[in-house]
Formats: sequence, structure tokens, C-alpha cells
Amino acid sequence: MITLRGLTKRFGRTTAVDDLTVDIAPGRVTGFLGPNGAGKSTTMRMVLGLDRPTAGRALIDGRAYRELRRPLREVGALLDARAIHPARAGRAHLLAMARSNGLPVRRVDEVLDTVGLDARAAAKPGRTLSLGMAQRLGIAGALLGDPPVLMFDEPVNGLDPDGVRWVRQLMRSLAGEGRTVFVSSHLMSEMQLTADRLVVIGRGRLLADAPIDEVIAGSPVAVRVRSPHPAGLAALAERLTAAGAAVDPAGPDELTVTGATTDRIGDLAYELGVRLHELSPHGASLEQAFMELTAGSVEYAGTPTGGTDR
Ligand SMILES: Nc1ncnc2c1ncn2[C@@H]1O[C@H](COP(=O)(O)OP(=O)(O)OP(=O)(O)O)[C@@H](O)[C@H]1O
Repeated sequence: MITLRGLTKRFGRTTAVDDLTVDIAPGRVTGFLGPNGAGKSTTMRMVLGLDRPTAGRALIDGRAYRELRRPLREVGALLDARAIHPARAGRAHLLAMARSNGLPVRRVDEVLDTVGLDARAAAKPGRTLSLGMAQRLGIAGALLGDPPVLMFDEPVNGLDPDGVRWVRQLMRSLAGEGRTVFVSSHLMSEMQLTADRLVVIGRGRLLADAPIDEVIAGSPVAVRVRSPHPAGLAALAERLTAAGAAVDPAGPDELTVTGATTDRIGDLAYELGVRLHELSPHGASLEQAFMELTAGSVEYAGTPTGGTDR
């Protein structure tokens, strides 16, 4: 269990983490989401005692990181896969970690095997590892002490589709063994497949802490409407807006409508004599739910290019 209580971190005038109170429970994968700069890495760093909270506490099974006698046996983490010695071989890196935590050498070979790094790959110096290999090595380091609590910051960065699927299965099986698995990712589709529960933050503040289905269900179903007649479509858009629906012109021959059922839209189109080529409901995705949740807390918002005002 990871317990955050009023956790706050300020860097000068920036509040990176703002009064976060959350329990991250064992036996499931908890996804940690937020726009760039939301405070995810800072939160994880505070759990690991790498950043000191300005206020509040971050506890691992009830204790602060600095109180853990053999930390690798209590919590394993992958924060930055590139944070390995450039000249040291992967296996030597893990051996040093094992020695300093009183872990047997055989654990090093076990975890290398688990993450699929063979003897040749494990003998390469850190600077020659691809990002994908460095991620696997970082995951091996997290697993080394067989800890009940695991944290991964963007673990699928740099992995190919097979690697992504492997990480997903690993996270699920670690949670299946009753461990606490806390994982950040900006790949929503991946999170939708991996996580049971989500903690969403924006500008350091808690925006959601709920089962993934609930987060997605909070977002309305959208209906795609296509017609070969732009003028008719514009008239339909006007009627729908007047009826209180939200209408987004997705293209010259297409609308995305929320707040009206397919029946209602079909009836209105019929009344207006607008021929439709498509009228289809689209279940909300995590991506859509995320965009809505975090709309007010994006630090660096891009502007659409080449488009007209919508
Ligand atoms: N050492 C530091 N000194 C000053 N500001 C910092 C420091 N570390 C983080 N910040 C700031 O704190 C905020 C949160 O950053 P953090 O890296 O925790 O966010 P994040 O959610 O992990 O972002 P990303 O998804 O981009 O990795 C940002 O505004 C960042 O600029």
C-alpha cells in the first residue's frame, strides 16, 4: 500500500504537488495520469525519498522510505531508465544493487531472465543500451528485491509492441500476486488495457481517484453524423445546438454530437430532409475522459494548426 497524505511539494513559486491524499492499494494496477508537468514524477520521487515534501507525507506500508531497513525488499521502482552508469554493464549494475541490499546473486540472474535480457545484453555497458533495453534493465532492478510495492514511471517508453504487451502482462501478474502496482503512462490506450484504477492529477492536484470504468463512464457518448450535403449538415447542426446538444464539426461532411441520442438526431435529419451516410454512437474512451478531466489544468496547450475557429 502506498499512502499519500496532504502531500505537497513546492519548487520556489511552482507548486508541483498540491495537497495530494490518496491510497494506492495492493492487488491491482493503479494508473497515474496527468498532463506534462502535472507532478507525477515529483510524487513518485517523494515516495522514494528522493524529494523532500514541503508538507504532508508519503508512506510505503505505513513507513517513510528513510525508515525502511532494506528498501529494495519493500519497494521497487523504475523512474528513469537512463539513470545507469554509462560504463557499467547491466549485470554489474544489478549486482551492486543486490549487494547493497543483502540480496543473493541468483536474484540478479532470475530478474534478468524475467525481463528477457540474455547474457550478451546484460554484459553491455549502460551507454550502449537501446532505450528499450534500458527500460528492461530498470524493470529488472525494480523486481530485484521481490518487493510488495512497485512503481513505474512511463515503463513502456521506447518499447516495441511486443515489449509493450510484455510490460502490460507483467504489471497485471504482479498485481495478481497481491502487490501494489503504481504506474504512470501518457499512453491512454495502454492504460485502458492495463490499469484497474486511476489516479488523475493536474497541476499537482487530485482530479480523479476511481475505477477506470467509472472515469470513462463520466464522459458522454459521442455520435458521429456524416452526410454528403454540407448545407443540410449545417442546418442539422443548428437545430441540434438549439436543442441543447454540443456539436463539433469534425470535417466538411461530418459532425460529432454529444448530448443527443442517435434516435433524436435521426428524427431531426428526417424532418429537415438531410440524407445521412452515417449515424453511429461511439463509446467514450479513456483519452476523451482524460481530456475532459484535465482541460483546465494543461500547462502547455498546443493550438490546432491550419484549421479555422471551431
Ligand atoms: N527540481 C525541480 N526544480 C524546479 N521545478 C521542478 C523540479 N522538478 C519538477 N519541477 C516542476 O514541477 C512540476 C511537476 O513536474 P513533474 O516532472 O513532477 O511532472 P510530471 O507529471 O512527471 O510531468 P511529465 O509527464 O512531463 O514527466 C513542473 O512544473 C516542473 O517544471
